[in-house]
Amino acid sequence: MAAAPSYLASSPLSRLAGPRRGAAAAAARAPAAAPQQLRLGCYRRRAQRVVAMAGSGKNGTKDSISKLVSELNAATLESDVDVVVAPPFIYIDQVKNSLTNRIEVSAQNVWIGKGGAYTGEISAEQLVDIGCQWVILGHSERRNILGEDDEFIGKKAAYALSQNVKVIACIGELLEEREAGKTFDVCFKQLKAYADSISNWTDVVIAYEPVWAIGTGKVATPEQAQEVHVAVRDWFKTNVSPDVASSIRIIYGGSVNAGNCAELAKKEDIDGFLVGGASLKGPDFATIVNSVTSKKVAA
Ligand SMILES: O=C(CO)COP(=O)(O)O
Repeated sequence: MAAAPSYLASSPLSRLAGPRRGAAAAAARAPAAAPQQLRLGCYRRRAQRVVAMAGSGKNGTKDSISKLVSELNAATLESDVDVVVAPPFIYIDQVKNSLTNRIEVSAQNVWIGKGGAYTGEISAEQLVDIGCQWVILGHSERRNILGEDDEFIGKKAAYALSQNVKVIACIGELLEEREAGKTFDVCFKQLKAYADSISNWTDVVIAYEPVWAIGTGKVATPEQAQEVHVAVRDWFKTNVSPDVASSIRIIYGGSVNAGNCAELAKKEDIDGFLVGGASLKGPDFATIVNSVTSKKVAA
């Protein structure tokens, strides 16, 4: 098993797992006491022509999570949409014990290898033990605030998959990278690092999240998102296999809300969403989930 990279092991941040909105701004602020936020997820089961979704929410507390779980339990969710919620580690048990089985549960991070003496870390084995089926990896906040690099993230993904934990693998460019015309280069480099470690893509969902759109209210246009999703699919065709290219789910994240989800969901290669702020309200999250149903996409 790979050891923790020195930059992570020696950093006080290695004990934090606290993503905040707006990676660049948060990086400048030193995320000393950043609490984890509740995240939800969704994606389309592409092979079956169905849709699933992912979303997230604001800082969780026992009370706010209890309210959100009640709203989700009461929501009518299209049956062809797989729905995943990703609470902070410390609330996973509460969510597992109160949320309908209709919705699966994800962690926001996991240790890179087999569990051991890595104080503050949570292993894939522990996620399995607690019934957590998914993990989000490579989120821009973990890359840009916590300093996780492509290789480290790819290895985490491979180990989680080896333990039957499904992976939402995030990619996405910074604003300056987009402005410099490097969007595809950045995304392809991040994809290659996943591909260097992953051999079976069945349980992987790719989440394209342009960093400039996360928590900013500045959503990518459907055309901007679709352009990258198509490029990602082409990348898989060339570098992995045509089968994986056509079956892998590619979801979009970054300021998705109940008002803009329908237009995004119409795009052929947008298979669902990774939602942050808008998933704080159960009814809004349900609207986003139901926007990616194959019935509406087909309409
Ligand atoms: O980072 C995100 C989901 O993980 C996206 O957050 P927002 O939907 O708040 O932009």
